[in-house]
Amino acid sequence: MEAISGLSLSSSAWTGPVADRRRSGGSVKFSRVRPVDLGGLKGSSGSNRSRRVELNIYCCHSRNNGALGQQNPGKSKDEALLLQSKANDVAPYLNDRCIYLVGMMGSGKTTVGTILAGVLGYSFFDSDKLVEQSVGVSSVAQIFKEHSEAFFRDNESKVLESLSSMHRLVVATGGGAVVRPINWRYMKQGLTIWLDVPLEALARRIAAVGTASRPLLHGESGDPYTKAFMRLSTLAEQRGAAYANADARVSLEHIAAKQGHADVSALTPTSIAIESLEQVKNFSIKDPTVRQSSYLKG
Ligand SMILES: Nc1ncnc2c1ncn2[C@@H]1O[C@H](COP(=O)(O)OP(=O)(O)OP(=O)(O)O)[C@@H](O)[C@H]1O
Ligand SMILES: O=C(O)C1=C[C@@H](O)[C@@H](O)[C@H](O)C1
Repeated sequence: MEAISGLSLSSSAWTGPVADRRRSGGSVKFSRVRPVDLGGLKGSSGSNRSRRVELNIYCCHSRNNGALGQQNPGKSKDEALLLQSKANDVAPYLNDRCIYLVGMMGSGKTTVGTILAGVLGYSFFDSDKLVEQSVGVSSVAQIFKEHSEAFFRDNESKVLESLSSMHRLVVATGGGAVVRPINWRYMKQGLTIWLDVPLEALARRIAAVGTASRPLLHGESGDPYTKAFMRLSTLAEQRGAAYANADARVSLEHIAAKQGHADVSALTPTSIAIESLEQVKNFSIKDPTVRQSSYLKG
């Protein structure tokens, strides 16, 4: 007999309607109950019994992007207005579909995702955090250590499958979610955006915060920047083609060139969010039948 799993998410960042939403206390809950194979997920209590996996994620994001306004308030205000106007423009094309951000670790999926969620009135979720919660382990690094990468990937797929039936979410996916074809089947229920960031910029960002939370960067020797750069280069080589399956590509180098900057570090997260919306619109205009990608046909 198949086990029954319910995915229940609650978010303090709730800003708009989602299928099956329910209000509960101060937070908003939405849940789905449908048959999936729970494998090794927490909550299992025997193969023939109904089991429920609870995922409670509290995410917070501000409608007024904190990255704005600190250096150049005038420019920030213009950017914020442009962002909102782009969001209003793109919303009909999205038609409540979820947005999945894909990209290497450190590419800004969380940073840009929270901005997009705020401006679209969507809720934001981080799939790594949902996996941590479903497994009942406090960090991805710990899951890799106590179980294995394969165990993490299996649970990541289950989380993405559960999310695939929902609406009005922005999801920051794990950096490696793109490697499993089945995950694309789930993510293509919504719209996928690849944040394409030069490796040097990724390595700089990661070196600044350390690699402790990123198990795939453990084990290299050298200074933090070089360690991150070397490992990221290998991963990028392995995954380049997989990221390119995304419906929309947001190249930071391209935005920097358009804005006349020599370095992508000059770009604000808001300007990246604006370009993301622009690319979503371009994609939707060119190919409104989102689910007909060549990847899915294969
Ligand atoms: N446009 C940007 N400019 C400078 N720093 C940024 C930018 N976007 C994100 N960062 C910084 O880079 C780091 C990684 O960002 P973020 O957590 O958003 O990436 P991510 O893709 O969600 O990472 P992961 O996949 O590892 O969870 C953070 O320290 C964040 O502040
Ligand atoms: O790039 C990757 O493979 C990963 C990125 C993180 O988001 C986590 O999903 C995990 O550390 C693996």
